[in-house]
Amino acid sequence: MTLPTPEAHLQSVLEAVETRNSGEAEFLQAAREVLETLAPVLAEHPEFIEAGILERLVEPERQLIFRVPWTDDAGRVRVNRGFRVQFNSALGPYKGGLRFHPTVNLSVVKFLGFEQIFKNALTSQRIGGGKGGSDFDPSGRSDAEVMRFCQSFMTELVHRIGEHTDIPAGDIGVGAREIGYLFGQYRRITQRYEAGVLTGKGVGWGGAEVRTEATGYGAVFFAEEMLLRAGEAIEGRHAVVSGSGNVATYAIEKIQQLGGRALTASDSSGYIVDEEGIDLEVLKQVKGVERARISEYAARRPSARFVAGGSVWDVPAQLAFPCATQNELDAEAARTLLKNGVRAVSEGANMPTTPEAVELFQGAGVLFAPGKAANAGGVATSALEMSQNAARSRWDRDKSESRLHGIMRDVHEASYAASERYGRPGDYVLGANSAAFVTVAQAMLEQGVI
Ligand SMILES: NC(=O)c1ccc[n+]([C@@H]2O[C@H](COP(=O)([O-])OP(=O)(O)OC[C@H]3O[C@@H](n4cnc5c(N)ncnc54)[C@H](O)[C@@H]3O)[C@@H](O)[C@H]2O)c1
Repeated sequence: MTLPTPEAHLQSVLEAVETRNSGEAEFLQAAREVLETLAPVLAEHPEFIEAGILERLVEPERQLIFRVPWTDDAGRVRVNRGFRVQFNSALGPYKGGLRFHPTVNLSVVKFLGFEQIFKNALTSQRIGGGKGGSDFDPSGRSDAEVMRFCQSFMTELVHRIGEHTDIPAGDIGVGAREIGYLFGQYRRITQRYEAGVLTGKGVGWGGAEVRTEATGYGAVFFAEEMLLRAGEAIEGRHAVVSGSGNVATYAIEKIQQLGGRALTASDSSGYIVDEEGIDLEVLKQVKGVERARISEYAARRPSARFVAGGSVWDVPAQLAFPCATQNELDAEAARTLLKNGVRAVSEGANMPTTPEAVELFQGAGVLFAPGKAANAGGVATSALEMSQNAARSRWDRDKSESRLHGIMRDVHEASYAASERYGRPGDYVLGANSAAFVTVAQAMLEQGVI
């Protein structure tokens, strides 16, 4: 059999993906972004072409869509749509979060699940990739409504997950409260205390120390590694951060612990700038406890102002951490950041930077960390949570954070080494994609055509 060239092979796989998944903009963007970097790996590994690895990798092993009926506080019946995409289990049980947000659809879940395969491979934790969620909007809902929704969601999902099959966790709109309700219903239906079936649990009942902080901390550790390699540091530098949820909050915390100054936070209503640096206590109170709008932060801090609409990327800083949602940092924002002297960008969110913006950063020599590497700290700590559950043990904070730090150093090292090996030193997009792909592809190859 004559094999096609890597370029021709990638082109034909991409065309097939586009035809088969037409209209799924987010998934196609994520697939394109990975495939476009893999020619050098395929040139080194023609056996991956021969075994049809890519054709199999872009097709989820299983996709579930289900009805989620629940009753609101006024007694009205509501119906949402639930999703779980079990993308690839070559390295271990499916692992990936649940997102509850009105923008969730199959394309979004597939893009996140696809990214998750590579991210999880980079952590070296032996977990496969999956993702799920619902178009349910928790904002403005009472705790009782959220609980009823979570119980209904789990009543269906319970049949599809398990500590050896598929282990969901949090994402946008799913935090400790939702994981608690989901776990409670799982335990009730199965009559089993299967702690390792969900991660992000409360630390008092099976959760891991530092899991809450892990994604944000990890994105900052990754930025620190990139800067260190270039002989630079976070200390003394200004940072812009988008979002004000789990990832953004703990990215801000770590930036400040490392001597940087985080100036901004945002939500869908706009952003705040605090020239003295974000006061985390106020931010956590406003967003985490009161679940209020971000403008409330500015109302409580004289050094801060609220900008309705607009973009945090307009604020001058040397470091940028997009930590809200996909495609939130476009070419125009990238140009503004570049004009203002940005030096490093580390993606706390998944695919927050558009392809055009990534190209601009890389073209200008900015250190750019793709989400599948930079935000891998969350899922890595989830895997550590699973290990602790299996061993019925509990690590303290220091051990948990130092393991996270070590994993982020390793993810950085593996990404950088692959960028060198495949001919573009310092291109972390190519490096992360290549290192992860080789790991997954090798496992798929050895497990036969399934
Ligand atoms: N939680 C994790 O462990 C984890 C791990 C890896 C990646 N991520 C990614 O990080 C990002 C943030 O997740 P999170 O866990 O912090 O969620 P969260 O629900 O705690 O916070 C989400 C934040 O993003 C903002 N946001 C969401 N949609 C927005 C929109 N359309 N416009 C403007 N702002 C918007 C929200 O206001 C909020 O501040 C997501 O891309 C998620 O996939 C999360």
